[in-house]
Amino acid sequence: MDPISSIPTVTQREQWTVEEMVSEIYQLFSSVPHHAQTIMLELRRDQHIEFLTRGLRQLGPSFRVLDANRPWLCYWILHSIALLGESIFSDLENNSIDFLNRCQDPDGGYGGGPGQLPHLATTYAAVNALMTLGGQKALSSINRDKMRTFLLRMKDPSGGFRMHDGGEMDVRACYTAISVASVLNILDPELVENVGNYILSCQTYEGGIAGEPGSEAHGGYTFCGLATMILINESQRLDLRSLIDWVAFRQGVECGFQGRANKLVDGCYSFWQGAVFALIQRLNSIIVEQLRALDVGGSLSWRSICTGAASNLSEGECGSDVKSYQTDERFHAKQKEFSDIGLNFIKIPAELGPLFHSVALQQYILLCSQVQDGGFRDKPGKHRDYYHTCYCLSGLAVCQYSWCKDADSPPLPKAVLGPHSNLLEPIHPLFNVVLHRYYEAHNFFMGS
Ligand SMILES: CC(C)=CCC/C(C)=C/CC/C(C)=C/COP(=O)(O)OP(=O)(O)O
Ligand SMILES: [Zn+2]
Repeated sequence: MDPISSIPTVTQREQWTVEEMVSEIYQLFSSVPHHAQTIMLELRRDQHIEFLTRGLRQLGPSFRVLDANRPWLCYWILHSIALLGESIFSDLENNSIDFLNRCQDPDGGYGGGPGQLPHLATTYAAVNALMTLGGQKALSSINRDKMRTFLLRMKDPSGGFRMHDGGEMDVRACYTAISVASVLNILDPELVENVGNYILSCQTYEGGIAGEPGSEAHGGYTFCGLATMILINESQRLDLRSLIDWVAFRQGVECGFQGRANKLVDGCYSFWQGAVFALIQRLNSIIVEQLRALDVGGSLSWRSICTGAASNLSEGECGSDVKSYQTDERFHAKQKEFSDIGLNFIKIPAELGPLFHSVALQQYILLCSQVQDGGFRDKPGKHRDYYHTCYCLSGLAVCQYSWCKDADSPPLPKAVLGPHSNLLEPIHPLFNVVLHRYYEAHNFFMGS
């Protein structure tokens, strides 16, 4: 008999608030004996794999649901399987590579399906999916020269990127473009020009980062903005103190994260907000420097320090005069520096512990977001889907490794909630791919 069926389930009611649902789940949890608690906290590996594999098989030619999102579905499913430490059958692997290749535009980038216009979001998803598959066939299928042309075409003179030809410009577009360029080793000063200025203009008075200037700070964009700034070596230009303040207050009494102030918690923010902490943990030296500058500045705000005495922080360093020095040694030196940022970043020891309650977040993911039949959801009462499965598992991995100083070392048992079999593969928090596949892609593209 499946042991989970011996656990009492939460009674269904007509009108539930999230707080009521979650508090009922926690009450139920605390009222059962220890062995039953362990069962409730177990990661339902077999059920997740079954749900994920079924989804991958359905992505065949007859699949029409979310037709403009198929590279995303590939990435969400393949990354979830990789996080669980499983591999897929070679027919599914070959089909996925062939399918993604058919989404590749002859002029660079990937569309939402074969023959569709290339889009930065599906380009990021396709590249991450191929990185997650790994191996010569998957990695060499990406046309890097054409990709660079596509990324430059999406670039706006203001520094931002557009999601597609004539499309919207936002922080997501900057992140997807810069992330792809970084892993493919095609990031250069021309792509980076003014990106930092654009992201900086999206950091709000609250401390988090908005999708575009003047909008509200949000976890999804805060992750994208911070990761972009790190990848272009300009994270020191953000006000990290207020960013940390903002993100630290996003963990709710339900133990999960909300995406923005006064909104409900949602399992997917376990990654978008959780990974912001994973990035911050490796920015210790910059944070210390910023705090010292604030201390010296007395009542001065970070922005006034940034635009005044501390303006030697790399503002405009790679911004101005890019074209005139493209043939110059400095251009190539900068290009070389960009290619190492992702790798160097993950090698920095995490001097800071996690600045959120990592065990409480695991509790929310396992008890409230996990669906017993496989897959994860936003919150109790919602349906499971592949997006939430990917980002709940990614957030769970962030939590489990959040006390590891060294990204490659296994976590202490007390950092992993539930049985130790819950342990997932570690990820690279700048790209959200499993770490060993990132290393493989980095080596592959360094040599090309
Ligand atoms: C790489 C990539 C494509 C990143 C995307 C990042 C991301 C998740 C952005 C969030 C977008 C957004 C404003 C959602 C709000 O939705 P809502 O109002 O339904 O949700 P809320 O109530 O939780 O804010
Ligand atoms: Zn969500």
